[in-house]
Amino acid sequence: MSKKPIRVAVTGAAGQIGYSLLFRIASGSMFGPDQPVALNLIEIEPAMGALEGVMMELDDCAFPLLADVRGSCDLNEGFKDVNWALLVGSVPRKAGMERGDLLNINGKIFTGQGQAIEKNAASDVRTVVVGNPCNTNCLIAMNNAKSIPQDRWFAMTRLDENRAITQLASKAGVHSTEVTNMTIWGNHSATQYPDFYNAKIGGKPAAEVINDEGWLKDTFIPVVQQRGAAIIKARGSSSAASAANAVVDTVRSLTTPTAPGNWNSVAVCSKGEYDTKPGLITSLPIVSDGTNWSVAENVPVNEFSRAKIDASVDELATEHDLVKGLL
Ligand SMILES: NC(=O)C1=CN([C@@H]2O[C@H](COP(=O)(O)OP(=O)(O)OC[C@H]3O[C@@H](n4cnc5c(N)ncnc54)[C@H](O)[C@@H]3O)[C@@H](O)[C@H]2O)C=CC1
Ligand SMILES: O=C([O-])CC(=O)C(=O)O
Repeated sequence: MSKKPIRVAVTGAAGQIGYSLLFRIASGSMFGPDQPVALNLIEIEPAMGALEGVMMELDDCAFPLLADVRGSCDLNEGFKDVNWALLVGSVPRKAGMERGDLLNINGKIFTGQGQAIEKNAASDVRTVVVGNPCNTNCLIAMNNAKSIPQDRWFAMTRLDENRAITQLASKAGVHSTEVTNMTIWGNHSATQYPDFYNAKIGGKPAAEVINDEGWLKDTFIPVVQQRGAAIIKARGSSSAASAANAVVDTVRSLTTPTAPGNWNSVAVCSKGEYDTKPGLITSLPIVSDGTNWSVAENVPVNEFSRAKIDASVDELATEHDLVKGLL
C-alpha cells in the first residue's frame, strides 16, 4: 500500500446501513481500487458487542485496501484524525412517522458529534449526515463546529436522486444510465422536489421524452417523495442497502469530476443560490472538479418548480426554528 490511507469515521456502524456501507468502503467502492482506507467505527455502548461482530467480519474479508479498523463508543477517539465523517447513527422512523418527527430524538446526537469532529478530526475533514432528519441534523452538527468551513458539510439526498432516476428510466423504457441532471431540491422529506423539468433522458428533456405531464406531476413526484415510506411498509424497516449505496455515490461524486453538463444532488449549506434561504442545509444541483464542489449554474426554475422549492425550503426553516437551542 503506497498511498496514505483515507481515514473514515462511520457512526451507527453496527446498524443496518452500517452493515452494508462498511464493506463497500473497505472494498474500494468509495475511494477507488488503489486507495487504501482506514475505518473508525463509532457506536453507542450497548451496541459495542454487535460492533465487535461486524469488525470480526471485516477481518474475515481480508480486504486488500483496508489498512486499519478501530471501534469505539468514545466520540473523541472515534473522530480522531478522520478525513471523512459519515454520520449514520441515529434512530430510524417507523411506519406512520415523518422523518421530521425524529428531530426530538436524534437532533441532540449531532451537537456532541459536531463538537467532537471539530476537536479531533483531520484538518481536511468532510462530513456527510445520513441520520434523519438529515438536513437539519447536519445543520446542528455544522453549527457545533464553527471553525470547520461550511462547504465541508453535506446531507444525503442521493438516494432520492437515484430513486427518481430509476422511476424516469422505467417510465421511458430506457436504462437508468440514460437519465442525467436529476436535481432533488430542498429537504430529504416528503416535501422534496424531484425536478423532472431539468432532468434529461438520452440528452433530451425528460418531460419531452415522457410526454405525460400529468404522470410527472401526480405520480412521479409523490412516488419519489414517499419511496422511503413505501420501503418501510414493504420491508418492515427503512432502506438500508440502497441508502449505503447512496452514501458511496455521494462521496464518489464529490471526490471525482462530474461528467461535463451533468450534476448530482446533495444537500449543502445554502448561500442563497436559486433564492433558497442562506444558512440552511438544502439539496441543490452540485458539480465537482474532484476536489472542490460548486452549485450548478443557470438551471431554469419555472413557476411550478419555484413553488415546490419554496415549500421544501419553508419546511427546512421550520425545522431550523425547532432546533435553535441546539445551534
Ligand atoms: N438520508 C437518507 O437518505 C437516509 C437516512 N436514513 C437514516 O439513517 C439512520 C440509520 O438508519 P439504520 O442504519 O437503518 O438504523 P439502525 O437502527 O439499523 O442503526 C442505527 C445505529 O445507530 C446507532 N446509534 C444510535 N445512536 C447513536 C449515537 N449517538 N452514536 C453512534 N451510534 C448511534 C445504533 O446503536 C444503531 O446501531 C436513520 O436515522 C434513518 O432514518 C435511512 C435511509 C436513508
Ligand atoms: O424513509 C426513511 O425513513 C428512511 C429514509 O430516509 C429513506 O429511505 O429515504
